[in-house]
Amino acid sequence: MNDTLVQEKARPPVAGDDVVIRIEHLKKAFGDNEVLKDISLELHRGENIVVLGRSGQGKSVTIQCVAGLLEPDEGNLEVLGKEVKELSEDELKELRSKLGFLFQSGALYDSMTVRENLMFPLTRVLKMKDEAEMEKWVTDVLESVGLEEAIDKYPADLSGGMRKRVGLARTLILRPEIILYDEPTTGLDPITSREISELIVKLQEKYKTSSIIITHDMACARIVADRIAVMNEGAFIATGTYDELSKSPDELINNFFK
Ligand SMILES: Nc1ncnc2c1ncn2[C@@H]1O[C@H](COP(=O)(O)OP(=O)(O)OP(=O)(O)O)[C@@H](O)[C@H]1O
Repeated sequence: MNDTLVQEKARPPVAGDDVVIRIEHLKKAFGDNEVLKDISLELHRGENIVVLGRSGQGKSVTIQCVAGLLEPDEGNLEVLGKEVKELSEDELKELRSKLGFLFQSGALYDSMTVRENLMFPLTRVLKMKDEAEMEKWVTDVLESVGLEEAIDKYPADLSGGMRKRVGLARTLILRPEIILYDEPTTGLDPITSREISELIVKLQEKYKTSSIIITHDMACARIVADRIAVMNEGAFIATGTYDELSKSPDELINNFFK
């Protein structure tokens, strides 16, 4: 195993005003459960932000708001330069097509082969019809995730790590500008988990995507994060690089790095 691969990402955060997601003072409650109290965050083009936080703090709710799956109660949410609450249904649909999601529950269709699982979004979302063109997109994306040989297999015949790779391929095949990951390495052994984390970085570089990644896996955070944002009780309490936050004197923050 190459040791340089497990070191903290060396690339600096992307500077400048090229913000692809701007979250300002977002609030979201479910009944009297105030989950998001005051969420503000900026994701820059080409950047990977990892969101850390104990269970139940509102991490998933935050990215579900960004994904348009939940509607915030208050605050501003700008994605790719568009204020989400001002968009019509059609504009929202158009914007969502530029976002990719890799949720924990993003299971593959068991009754379909890998090829069919990957063709499905092409026909359904992109309305593609040309079989030869679709086959090319499928083989290209499988090559990117290192799984060309699995094209005719069913999900049940694949390991957990391979299924994650196919899930990633399915997200990437729609060529999103932004990818939202909810615990991409959950359920994987440490070695496979590291392979998936390294793949996330490789794919981000290849496809020039920007990402928000929720994870409890600190090894993953170390590999993928340009910046880490720590969430506690519905607000971000700190942002910084892995290195900066691991030296934080604040026990709440420091505890994640022990
Ligand atoms: N659709 C919903 N309806 C009602 N309550 C919800 C809904 N989604 C989330 N919640 C509540 O919001 C709170 C935050 O949940 P969320 O899933 O965002 O936490 P999290 O920080 O992602 O936790 P974990 O690390 O365990 O995934 C929880 O109290 C949860 O019960």
